[in-house]
Amino acid sequence: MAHTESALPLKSLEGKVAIVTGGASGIGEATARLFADHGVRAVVIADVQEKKGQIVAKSIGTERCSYVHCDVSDEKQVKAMVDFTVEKYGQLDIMFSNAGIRSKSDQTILDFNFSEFETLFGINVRGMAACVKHAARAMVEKGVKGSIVCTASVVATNCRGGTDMTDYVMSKHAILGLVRTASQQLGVHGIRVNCVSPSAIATGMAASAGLSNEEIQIIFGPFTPLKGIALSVNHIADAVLFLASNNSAFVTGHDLVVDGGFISLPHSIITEN
Ligand SMILES: NC(=O)c1ccc[n+]([C@@H]2O[C@H](COP(=O)([O-])OP(=O)(O)OC[C@H]3O[C@@H](n4cnc5c(N)ncnc54)[C@H](O)[C@@H]3O)[C@@H](O)[C@H]2O)c1
Repeated sequence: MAHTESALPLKSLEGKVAIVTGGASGIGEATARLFADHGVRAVVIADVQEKKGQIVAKSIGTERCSYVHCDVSDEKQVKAMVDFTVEKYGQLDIMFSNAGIRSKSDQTILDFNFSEFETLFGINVRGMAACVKHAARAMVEKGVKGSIVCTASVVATNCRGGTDMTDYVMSKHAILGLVRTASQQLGVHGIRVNCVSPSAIATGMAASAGLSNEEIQIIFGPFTPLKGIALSVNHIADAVLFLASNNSAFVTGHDLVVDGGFISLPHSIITEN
């Protein structure tokens, strides 16, 4: 399934080695496929969904795509996955730290469940930080001026919180801090660190919230100034490709918002539905 609409030249990642966490589904899967379309030498899918990850790796082609079972909340597994990549493919040029989960319940502050908060932060924050840390170490060690991209969200950039999902909103704010701080520290090594912030898209995550693509359009459409187009995972993949490639050679510490001009998240509307 080639994503042919991308505006960037088809060889923009030629020779590069990439890791995509959460690459078995949704935004990660679309990005891994787009990386492959754009000439990546190798892409490693790091995910906990064994079957789906294997299927994606096989369909991209096992000669240049591997699936590695990796729970990003476990730093040892993240280090092992990065080590595997460097050992198998020689170096690491691109880390797309994207794996994440949504809140398990409403998580309003009055009924805040700290066990759920810890699980979510373990993946969305600690996991992303571990991926940035070990990718950066591998790049520094090999003298690679690489690109690290994280997935944040419009809940961190374009709204002032919400009526629910407190832990998820907090976690995405933390990613902005991670990206800004890491970009300051890693610039000396020529390593760039950026993030993308999507608004709502129908992925596995949205499905777990019981939302179909049509329902997302009905809920978010009125709050999205840009009309005549619906956000898809391919739009996010295009933004990640730009940040991963040399087309963004002087861009670091940036949050690339992909939301059609979205102004505010209608959390209360989601809760009511
Ligand atoms: N879908 C949206 O509306 C939306 C909006 C803004 C931001 N995001 C962010 O996009 C990212 C990708 O989500 P998506 O929408 O593609 O959802 P998705 O559920 O389709 O994909 C997430 C992937 O992460 C993997 N994953 C979950 N826990 C993991 C762990 N501990 N270790 C490794 N992999 C793990 C899942 O197996 C899955 O393949 C997330 O960080 C999410 O917060 C999504």
